[in-house]
Amino acid sequence: MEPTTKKPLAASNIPRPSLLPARSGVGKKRTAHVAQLEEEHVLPPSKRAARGEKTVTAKVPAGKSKTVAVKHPPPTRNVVSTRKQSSTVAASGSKAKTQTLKGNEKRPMAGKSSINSKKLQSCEGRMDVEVLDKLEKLSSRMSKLEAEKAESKHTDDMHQEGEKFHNILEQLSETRRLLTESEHNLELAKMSKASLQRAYNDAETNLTGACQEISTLKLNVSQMVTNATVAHSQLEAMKLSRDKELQESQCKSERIADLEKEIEKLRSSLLQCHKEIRENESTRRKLHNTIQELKGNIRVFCRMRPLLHCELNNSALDGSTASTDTTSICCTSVGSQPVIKGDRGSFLIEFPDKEKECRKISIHFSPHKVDGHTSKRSTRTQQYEFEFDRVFGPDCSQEAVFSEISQLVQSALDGYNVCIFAYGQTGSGKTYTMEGPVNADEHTQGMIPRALQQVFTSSRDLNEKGWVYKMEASFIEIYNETLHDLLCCWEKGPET
Ligand SMILES: Nc1ncnc2c1ncn2[C@@H]1O[C@H](COP(=O)(O)OP(=O)(O)OP(=O)(O)O)[C@@H](O)[C@H]1O
Repeated sequence: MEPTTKKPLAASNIPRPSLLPARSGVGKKRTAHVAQLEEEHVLPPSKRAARGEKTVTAKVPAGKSKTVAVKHPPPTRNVVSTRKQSSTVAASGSKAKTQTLKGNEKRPMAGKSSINSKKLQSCEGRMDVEVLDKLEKLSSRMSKLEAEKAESKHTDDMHQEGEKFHNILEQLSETRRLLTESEHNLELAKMSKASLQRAYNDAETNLTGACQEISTLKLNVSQMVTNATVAHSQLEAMKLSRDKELQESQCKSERIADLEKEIEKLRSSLLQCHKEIRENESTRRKLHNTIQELKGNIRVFCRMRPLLHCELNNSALDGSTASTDTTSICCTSVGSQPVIKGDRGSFLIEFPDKEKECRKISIHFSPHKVDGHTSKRSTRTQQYEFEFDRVFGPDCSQEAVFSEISQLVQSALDGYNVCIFAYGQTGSGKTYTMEGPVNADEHTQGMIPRALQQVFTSSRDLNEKGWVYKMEASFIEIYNETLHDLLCCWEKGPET
């Protein structure tokens, strides 16, 4: 067992307290004794002291060790009392020794032991004296040691207190270091807490926004759910409607199939009809041409225009006359019959077959008798009758005139050459008949626009029947026996 040594200080800068004096030589000596004693005994010295026991090991020459238990009094007892006690102990120890020695030997016979016992008693008396001397020396030495121990006890206590204080200072220094670290950690924790607080505030703001957004989204979702419900109901209704329409469509498909069969039949019959129509058309053309030929390839129509307002005003209203280059005439009417009065007599124009064929015109001329300065109606009337292919009176409309012209237009559409021209004196109504008045409408338009309408309308109808038409037009005027192309450029002047 090593002697007790001081532990080195953890912090060398910590001053040693003044309560810890340097170890004296006595203290070191005592410590060596105590250490030796503690090394020789099993129990620690403090416990043995508490029990009042002290164990001493003595070396014997034979190399054997003998252990003797010694009860010694406290250090304050005097030597006498110590010796008594030691004697008592030695006596008891002698008995114990004797018993121990006898324990290792054979027990002698009872009859032969009287001489031997005397020798033994004398020998034991010498050994007891020696032992007692040794014990007395040991006891005195123990007393000194106890005194030294008592003196060094206070120093040890102070040393222990110093060590405790040193340990406390070390703990305090460690605590300060830990406190500094804790403060540093606290600062870091505060900074972390501040950043966490900012993050928490940001997160809270974001959470508030997210909550608002969630509420908005919830409203939208509810609205969408409502819309979806409505759409679903509409979809269901549409499905029902679709199923119904599918059934109807199926019925219609069947009906369409039947109709297609009928259409196919009708197509074949239509083709047959078209064929018949073309044949009939050819027949009609031939018959129409025959009729036109029978009517005459050259036909002359006579149209008498009504009296103009100026001509009527010159008649019977004021008795005045209208002068011309050749004669002075006065126009009036008898019913619907125009009466033309001139210097030589009066003309009464009649239409004798007006209610039938309208082919005749009759002119009654009554010449005047020249008697001095007065003129009187002649009693002898001259009658002139003319017959045309058709006569149109003053009350005939443009439509009535075109009813005859249209047959010739149809001949032109059938492929025959047709020429229609107007002939008459100035102011007789050629332009009116052929073109119409200046502001013509559908009732008053003349023969040319009506013929063109018939040409294009009939060509469209006949196109559907398989006929193809190619149109060419020219506009020519005959003036003073000279041909003038009215569609030609007039900058070059009229060409012959
Ligand atoms: N059927 C009619 N009904 C009513 N007015 C007519 C009719 N025919 C001709 N007139 C009128 O008579 C006048 C002369 O007619 P128009 O100009 O057609 O004669 P014209 O023969 O063409 O003369 P010109 O040879 O000088 O050109 C015009 O004012 C016209 O409006």
